[in-house]
Amino acid sequence: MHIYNTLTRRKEPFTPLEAGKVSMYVCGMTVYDYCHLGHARVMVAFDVITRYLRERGYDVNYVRNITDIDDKILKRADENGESITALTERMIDAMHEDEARLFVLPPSHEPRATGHIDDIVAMIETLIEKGFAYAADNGDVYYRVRKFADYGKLNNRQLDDMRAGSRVDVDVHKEDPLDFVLWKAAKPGEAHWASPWGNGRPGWHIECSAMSTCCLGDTFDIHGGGPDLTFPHHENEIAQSEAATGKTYVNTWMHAGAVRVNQEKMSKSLGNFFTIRDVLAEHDPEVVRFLLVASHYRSPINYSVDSLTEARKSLTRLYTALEGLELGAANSDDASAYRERFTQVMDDDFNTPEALAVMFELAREVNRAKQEQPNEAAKLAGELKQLGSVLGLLQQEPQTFLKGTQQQGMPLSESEIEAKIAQRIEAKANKDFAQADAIRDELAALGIILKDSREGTSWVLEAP
Ligand SMILES: Nc1ncnc2c1ncn2[C@@H]1O[C@H](COP(=O)(O)OP(=O)(O)OP(=O)(O)O)[C@@H](O)[C@H]1O
Ligand SMILES: [Zn+2]
Repeated sequence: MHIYNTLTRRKEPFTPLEAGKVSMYVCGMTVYDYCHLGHARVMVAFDVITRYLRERGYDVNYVRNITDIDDKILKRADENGESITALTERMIDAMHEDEARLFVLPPSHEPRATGHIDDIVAMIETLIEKGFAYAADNGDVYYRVRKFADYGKLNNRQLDDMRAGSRVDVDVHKEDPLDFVLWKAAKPGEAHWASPWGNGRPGWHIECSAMSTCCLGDTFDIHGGGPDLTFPHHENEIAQSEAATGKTYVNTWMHAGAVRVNQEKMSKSLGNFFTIRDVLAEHDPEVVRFLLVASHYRSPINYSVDSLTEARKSLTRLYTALEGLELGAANSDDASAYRERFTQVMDDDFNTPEALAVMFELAREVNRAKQEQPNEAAKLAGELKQLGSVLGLLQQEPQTFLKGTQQQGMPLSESEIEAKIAQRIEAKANKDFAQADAIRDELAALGIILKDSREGTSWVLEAP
């Protein structure tokens, strides 16, 4: 198996530290708002990776943290007039609901920053003892970036370029503008924990170093996250952990590609985001998942309603192949050839678009066999469904999916159509034929065709 490693910038053979086991940490959500499709991408990408590693026989310990204390959380709780815990609990519940609807399996562990303050404080103390951190006179603690010789290795950057090129904050309390905060002193009235440096709260980067080490040990196999985390977040995690332990922090760094809207990263700060729940109010969750799985995890995805329509068509083709068959045990020779190719492409850095291409070929084969060899068709379809489960797809009853998306494709709900028909009947009764025709034309323009008969008026959707 080969995985692309952001650190070495190439695909490498994957060998876990301990045979048969994989330890993986992924940076999770800062829980101050509902998750959007960018977050869904990270959830789904690492869900597929976990499912596939398990399929390959690995015992995967998948840890994804929750950042439940942060400036954005304090600000939002204050604006809403609710407590920090009320806000974060609400958003964590919503995140779990969204994930379940997208067929994302829960991670093995979901540590929360507020549950690991002791570990965070202990790691900061170690960094101070080793000379990699210092307490400033305002109660903040900073990491001394220049002291860590490897700083920049993940992003292939030199310290002096960073200084010239980026807007690093000039802060009178820092020895060097490049230094970043490990512990923030609390302002009066702010949420805080006691520490050797006074009341305060942890910085974001140290949370991940402390929680990953605590759950997975000093060195672990895979560290993942979204595209924007390589710098500075993951660079800082490396600096903190390797300085504290003196060991390699992570062997393989994996980063998912961005979800974009009109070529810009979908983000809360830009305001160009679609929450998962809003999208799922109008689209089948499996269609949304299909859209995310259909691109390689490292490629960017441009989100649009058209891309969802395409995803719905593709998924409909797969479900149509499964429809009407008693799925057999997948042990035919023909089926195993497909499984082999599926494994080959997934072994190559989790190439899901190629894996889906294999599944589409298999679906065509099922359709060909349906008429003449129903038993063979059932076996092949059984294999198709099993391959689908590795990607978290095709686990609904075909009928349920096919019926559901038909209705989702409808421009009006059934009751809205019935209401229009009632208005038209009333117009006719009043001899207002122009109005009656206008209603009929209005529906026809939406692809809803009315049929008048002696029994009354019925409607059908125009064939696509
Ligand atoms: N548009 C996106 N595409 C892919 N991944 C994203 C996108 N936006 C956020 N992520 C990822 O989601 C995870 C959770 O991030 P976090 O909760 O910190 O969101 P965020 O970066 O504050 O979101 P935003 O960018 O909307 O402000 C991170 O791994 C982050 O990289
Ligand atoms: Zn992190």
